[in-house]
Amino acid sequence: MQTLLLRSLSPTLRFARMASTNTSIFGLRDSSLIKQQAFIDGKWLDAQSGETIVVTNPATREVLGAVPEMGLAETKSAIDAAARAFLAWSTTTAKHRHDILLKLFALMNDHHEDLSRLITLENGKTLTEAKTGRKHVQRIVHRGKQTILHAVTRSLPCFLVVWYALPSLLNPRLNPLPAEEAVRTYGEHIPSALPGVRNITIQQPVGVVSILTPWNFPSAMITRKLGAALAAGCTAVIKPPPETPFSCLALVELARRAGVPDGVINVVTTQKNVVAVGKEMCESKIVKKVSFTGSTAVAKLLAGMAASTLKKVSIEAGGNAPFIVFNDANMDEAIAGAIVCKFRGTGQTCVCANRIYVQSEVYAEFASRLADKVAQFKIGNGLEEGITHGPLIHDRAIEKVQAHVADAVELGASVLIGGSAVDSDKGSFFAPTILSDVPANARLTDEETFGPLAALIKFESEEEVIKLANDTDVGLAGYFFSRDVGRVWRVAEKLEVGMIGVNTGLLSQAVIPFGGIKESGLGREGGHGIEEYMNTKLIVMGGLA
Ligand SMILES: O=CCCC(=O)O
Repeated sequence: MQTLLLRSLSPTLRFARMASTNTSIFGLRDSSLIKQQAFIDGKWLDAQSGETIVVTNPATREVLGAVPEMGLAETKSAIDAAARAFLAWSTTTAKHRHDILLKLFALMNDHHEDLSRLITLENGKTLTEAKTGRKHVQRIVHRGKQTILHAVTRSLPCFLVVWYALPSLLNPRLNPLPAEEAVRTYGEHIPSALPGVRNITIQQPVGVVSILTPWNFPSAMITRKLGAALAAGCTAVIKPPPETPFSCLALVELARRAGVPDGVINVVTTQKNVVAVGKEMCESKIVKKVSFTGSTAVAKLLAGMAASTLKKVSIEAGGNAPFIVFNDANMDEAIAGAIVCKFRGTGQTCVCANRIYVQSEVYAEFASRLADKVAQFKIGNGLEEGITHGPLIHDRAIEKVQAHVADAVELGASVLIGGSAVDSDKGSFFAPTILSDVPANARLTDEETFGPLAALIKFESEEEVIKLANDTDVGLAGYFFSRDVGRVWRVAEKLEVGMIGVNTGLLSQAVIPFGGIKESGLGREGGHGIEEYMNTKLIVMGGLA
């Protein structure tokens, strides 16, 4: 009813209506961060058609607001704006861009509460998780570097921005990794094979970049790409997901306040017209790079389109992470690792454990201790105190988890806990679930569940489990727990994935080279991520003899 009412209002009236109720709906301190228009060439705009996309809260099914349903014309205009802006932005100094990123980082920190609240409202994850980008982290790493980094940089999206800006905000003793990516885009001198000749390389920004992001990390997936693009001197057209556009638009508003010039960042919101918009973003000759995070199926389509002009492509696609517990594992660490790895984001991250292989001697203990922990979860609206896990993003996600449970049970698995949707009138909730004795041919062993389903599969030997773990087309992340140093090296080298957690269930940090192999993707983001946004140019200088 509310949805229909919003749709029938003109964009201006709709905006006025929402703005008048923003404080109560969103509870933000700075409600001017709530943008219900797209952003092209420094202007907030409605769609030319006047059509809108309604955005709802998955924890309550309430309408949060609406954003424009843009199409091909607006996408072309955003790409043109980015191309015009590139002329000036690409010639600014790295120091200038670094200073602007630093201002953006400071603004994100100042508005940290509001940005986190927006994530919870549109994505459903708990406020604690929205604030840190992590769930249950304090428990497992509160002694380590990472917690201190969180305290300083507040969240993964903030840290991703500062990673491309200035690390000295972080205590260098605690964060010895080199940062200042914007100002460290060094070239090199290559000793010449010819007399009187010098070989030099320089790094130059690739140009206009298309950025297409998913809903599971409404801010971090944008900063991971946009931070690198801006630092390198590229300009961008972003297509945020229709489920979570408000976090993206709020970040862009902060970037505008930080002094990012008109046209450098453009946002096109779309849902119904996604095919036409995506095609233009990938096929336009003006665009020089596409960066996408999402499903492997869509990644293949986009990469095919980008191939028509041989663009650079970075892809972070689906995973089907194996999580292996050997007999010699530290069981406390393995349980804590499984909780964070499987249930972070209510199981909706591309690096979540999808198949949990447990060696036979410790299988029973692992299963019963994991079930005890999961029984303590409290699912509900992530804004409420005490809630540990939020909803799934929408009902289609619930259907997939349900289908994976039904398939495994039919093949002989048993439900240790959970197993079905709950409170579906209120929101898209699925009970955190553990299945035991899942057969190795269950559908979920071949397909990412993307939900709160821990599937336990028993194995006997190291050889057997490596074979099972690698028996998939994708290879993003993998995890295993063992205290045998020989095994640690053997298994780490043999697992066919881009990232491995050994005795940890949590990999994600701004500084790591994030990415996969096989059908999980191309390129790396975060650490080394800036390289994906730059071209190496060789200059051979003669006549110097
Ligand atoms: O879904 C992608 C995972 C992102 C992360 O863990 O940083």
